Amino acid sequence: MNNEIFESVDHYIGNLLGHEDEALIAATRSLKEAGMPAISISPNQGKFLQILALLCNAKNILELGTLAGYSTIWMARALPKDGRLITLEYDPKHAAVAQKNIERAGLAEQVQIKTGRALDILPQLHAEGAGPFDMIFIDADKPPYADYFEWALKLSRSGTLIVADNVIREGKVLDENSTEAAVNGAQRFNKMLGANTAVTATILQMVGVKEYDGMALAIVK
Ligand SMILES: C[S@@+](CC[C@H](N)C(=O)[O-])C[C@H]1O[C@@H](n2cnc3c(N)ncnc32)[C@H](O)[C@@H]1O
Ligand SMILES: [Mg+2]
Repeated sequence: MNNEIFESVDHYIGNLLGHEDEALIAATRSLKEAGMPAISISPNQGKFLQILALLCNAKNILELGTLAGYSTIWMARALPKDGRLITLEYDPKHAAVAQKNIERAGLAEQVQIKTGRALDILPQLHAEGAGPFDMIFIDADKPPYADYFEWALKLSRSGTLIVADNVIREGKVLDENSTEAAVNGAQRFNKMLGANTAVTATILQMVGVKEYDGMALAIVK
């Protein structure tokens, strides 16, 4: 097995089931145009998140890490008309690009981007009584993932689905001697998840057009 077959099969699945319309294609294009990193989720991962949002009848979604709004669009499309998605983004340039993409997708009414450090905004959301959210997607900077999860729990109810992206990092999480901050963040998160009695959780390994990685899924008890 090599990555070529995983990429080809990912395209095969995408052609059948992960169709991207003009708004999603434009969101990906906007990354290059604005000189932003190509680190969005893949189309099939977007469809996966959309299905998860539909499965939990999400009316209220929270996302950490907007980038250009690509994952935001996939998830917001699962919302009913009166549903809401709040997405947190540290970089004002990313937030501005995402705002345009969200408007182009016709989702400006449902999606609100909050600009700033997630660890500053999460306590504000909690103080405002913004939750509980039905689904929370964690995909911002990796070192504080375990702290993001603690805030996600505070903003949850029994049955909330918490998803965390990039927790396998090409298998580097196996390396106890790793000094990569993102790997260490994922290791700390995964260990915490394994010991967390407030949730029922697992991690799915993922292959495809992106580098080998994984998503953690946790349901709050
Ligand atoms: C992997 S990208 C998000 C990709 C997006 N979820 C998608 O799949 O389309 C991570 C984003 O988190 C943002 N970010 C980094 N540190 C952050 C922080 N402390 N608080 C909020 N956002 C942060 C980055 O600027 C970047 O836009
Ligand atoms: Mg990611």
